Order: sequence, then C-alpha cells, then structure tokens
Amino acid sequence: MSLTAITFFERFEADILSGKKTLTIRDDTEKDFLPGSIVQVSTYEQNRWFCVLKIESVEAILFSDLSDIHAKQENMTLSALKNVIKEIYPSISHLYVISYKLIKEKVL
Ligand SMILES: CC(=O)Nc1ccn([C@H]2C[C@H](O)[C@@H](CO)O2)c(=O)n1
Repeated sequence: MSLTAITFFERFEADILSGKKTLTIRDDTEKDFLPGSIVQVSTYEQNRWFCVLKIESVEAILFSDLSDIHAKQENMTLSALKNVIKEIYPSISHLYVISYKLIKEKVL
C-alpha cells in the first residue's frame, strides 16, 4: 500500500515552499511512496497542512554514502544533514532518499 501523506518538522517548511529543499531522507517506515503519486504534506508538530508534493523517486541509500549532492538538495551542508539524520534516526544506516517536486503551495 503506497503512502499518501508525509510530515516535516516546521523548521523545514519555508525551504520546501521556496523550492530550496527537494528531497528528504527517511527510514524504512516511510519508504513506500510511489513515484508519480501525490502526497499531502503537514507539519510534524501541529499536523498543519502546508503543501502538496509529487514523488519523483525513492531510492535506498546507506548513511555512509550520503554526499554533497544530497545535502545541496536538502539546502544544507553535508555535515549538517548527517547531524540531522543522526538525531532523527540514531544508529540507522539503511535509509531512503525520497525526491519530490512542489506542485501546490499554501495560499495565504
Ligand atoms: C517524524 C519524522 O521523522 N519526521 C521527519 C524526518 C525527516 N525530516 C527531514 C529532516 C531532513 O531535512 C531530512 C532528512 O531526514 O528530512 C523531517 O522534516 N521530518
């Protein structure tokens, strides 16, 4: 069964809405997004909807293989990205790179 919703920490909302952040790296509980599918996006903290994304790809990756290319698409340095991932997923080495496209922004 493919997933149809995802949450992000509020602190990443602006980067997603501006198009600066075009991928996220998750553990295997969030690997089942279907490329081409439409996903509703809310904040983790308040479950507040803020946009719609189209999934482009889902690819397995080892933590040790994360590179500057992934960091750039997260709008972070590689060391900042690795620190964020270590905080969220301590001691998990098998991860998934989920690439997406912003298709609908929040209308104020
Ligand atoms: C519940 C949960 O895990 N939520 C997450 C997980 C990851 N992110 C962001 C943080 C980084 O930018 C990438 C790397 O995992 O994805 C998130 O916003 N919320």
